[in-house]
Amino acid sequence: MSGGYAIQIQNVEKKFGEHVVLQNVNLDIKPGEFIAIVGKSGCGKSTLLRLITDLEESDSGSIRVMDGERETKKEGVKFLFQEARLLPWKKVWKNIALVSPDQSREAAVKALHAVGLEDKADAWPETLSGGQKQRVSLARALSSDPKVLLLDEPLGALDALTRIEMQILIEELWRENGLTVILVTHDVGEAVYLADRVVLIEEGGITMDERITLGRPRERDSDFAYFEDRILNRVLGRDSVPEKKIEFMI
Ligand SMILES: Nc1ncnc2c1ncn2[C@@H]1O[C@H](COP(=O)(O)OP(=O)(O)OP(=O)(O)O)[C@@H](O)[C@H]1O
Repeated sequence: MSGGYAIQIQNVEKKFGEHVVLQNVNLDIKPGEFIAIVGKSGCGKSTLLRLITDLEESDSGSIRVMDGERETKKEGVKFLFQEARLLPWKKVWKNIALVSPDQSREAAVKALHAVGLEDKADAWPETLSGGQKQRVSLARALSSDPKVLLLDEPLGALDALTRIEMQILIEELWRENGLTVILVTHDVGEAVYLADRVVLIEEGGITMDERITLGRPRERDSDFAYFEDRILNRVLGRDSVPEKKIEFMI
């Protein structure tokens, strides 16, 4: 990557029929950034990710991925969905080999090792837990050495403890692989915990772009409650933080 930006979104508008979902969206994302997108249900978060990988086409504006170096936006960009989307008739390692340029078992097992599941290479997807399926899906995404990872609520269906484990794993993989990550989540706490930057979408546009700057880089402790409250106040339209936090998910 020649260093300018991983993704540059300029004046993007997207309509479904008469319904304007996104308008005048501008966003520059630098290589290696971990950015979270939050906003109420239906505000257009998934649509924005889909536009980035050409799963949808914008009505106007432009989106350039990795300085426009790649022939298609999909190249070098991998998408992780809320559900793991594994093929049930293929063993775990074959699910990974499907998308990997080097389709060997060895390469698949290496990818599984990175998510702590090398012992499941010969398992059938149906025998895995929800968290394990998402790990396989993460291994599959990473096996083709992407530069950009788009995460569309990938942890939304997991129980609380598995979710925390996955958050830690995603952060490790991001750090080790020098990825650019865009995470869509309903969970403002998760956004602040994981991301360097949190973007809020409201009524079709970006209304908040908050850098999470703490004294100690990437060490998240109670300090991040400040950022979480700032973002939640905006989302919920309240002036000050209530003494007892009553709402967490949006
Ligand atoms: N293919 C489509 N055809 C028509 N309308 C669509 C289509 N895809 C999305 N929409 C509409 O666009 C709006 C934004 O959808 P999108 O899935 O991007 O929202 P979201 O913020 O990701 O929501 P959620 O948090 O609930 O997943 C919604 O009103 C949705 O109904």
